[in-house]
Amino acid sequence: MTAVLVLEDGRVFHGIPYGAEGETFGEMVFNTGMTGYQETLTDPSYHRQIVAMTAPHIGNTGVNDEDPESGRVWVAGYVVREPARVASSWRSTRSLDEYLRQQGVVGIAMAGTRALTRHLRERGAMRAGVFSGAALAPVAELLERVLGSPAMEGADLAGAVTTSEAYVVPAIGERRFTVAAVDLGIKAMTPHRLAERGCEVHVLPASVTASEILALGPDGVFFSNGPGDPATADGPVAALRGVLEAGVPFFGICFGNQLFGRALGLGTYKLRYGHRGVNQPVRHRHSGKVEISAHNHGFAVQAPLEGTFETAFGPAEVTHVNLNDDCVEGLRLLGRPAFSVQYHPEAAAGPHDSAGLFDDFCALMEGGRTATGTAGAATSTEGSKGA
Ligand SMILES: NC(=O)CC[C@H](N)C(=O)O
Repeated sequence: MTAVLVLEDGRVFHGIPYGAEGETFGEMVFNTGMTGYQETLTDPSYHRQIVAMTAPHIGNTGVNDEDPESGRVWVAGYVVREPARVASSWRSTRSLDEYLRQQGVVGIAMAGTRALTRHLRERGAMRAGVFSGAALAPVAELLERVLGSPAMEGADLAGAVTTSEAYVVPAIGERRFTVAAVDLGIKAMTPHRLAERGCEVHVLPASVTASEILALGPDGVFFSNGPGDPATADGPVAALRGVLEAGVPFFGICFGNQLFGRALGLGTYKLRYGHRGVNQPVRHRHSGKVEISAHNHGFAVQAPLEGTFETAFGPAEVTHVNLNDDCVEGLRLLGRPAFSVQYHPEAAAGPHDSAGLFDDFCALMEGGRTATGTAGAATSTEGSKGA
């Protein structure tokens, strides 16, 4: 039994099938997390990406019913070095191999995940295909199929992953705030983190307009993570501008940070190979504090790292910077209660250093009630307070 991974630049890796057999296409990326493969597989932001895990053993703890971030596996394909032969966890209900087969996810187990990662670091993320079983053919033919598949740049994918109907995640304990959360590919842990803080979360489809959001009378608005190229998401950016004009407190994560950047008039660009893992160091500019954080992004916002800059909503600044490559990891408006981060304070999977950002959002909503518009703008300057 063989499986083949073909990259668009002609590099080929051989291995054995893992999960379903067949063929699949997507952007080839790597994830450096030593833990959290279930959260990775079910994160809608990985839609149309083939994910290689740099951790050499995958599947050790099997698959449980508690950790998924959505109702299905979203990765387009899965590349591992050595699948665990035994799933060992009291929570496990089935093996990862079985789960991937059930979900129809084509994967490959191969010795070369390290060589693949080094290749992507040098050449950048690129299109790829995984082939096994009846899909096998001469490599030249497989390469043709890869070259015929769509690229990630210019891909508008929020519509493919968003909820079709609005739904409510009730507050845990006493209800303190109503949050309108725009689902651009939302991970289940995010509304949960808000609910834990007394937020009733109204999760809304990606096509929602500003007036529909504001009609709910929310205390705050949240824009989620999600797949695809932020440069294509004109509809959600227009909705966000309407929210910012109304002065309602705003918080965005990942894709939400990129759309906040766009709403402020900034551009976005594609990183060479992106950040995907649970160990990325992010520095808060004013306090100098470093958070170790979970990441999954291939695009970033272009903004001045020093000082402030003018926007249609007043002055703004970069709040957080990545220590590995100096890319923008957080933004905020100075005169309005609105901020966002490029990384994942919901920490599924990942360290909890940034959990305080949800408290910062709650503080903005608290302030937003007493002095509409500009209230609370100063509360978020110290960065997250830690879990
Ligand atoms: N996790 C996310 O929200 C990813 C955002 C965007 N699709 C990117 O790759 O940068």
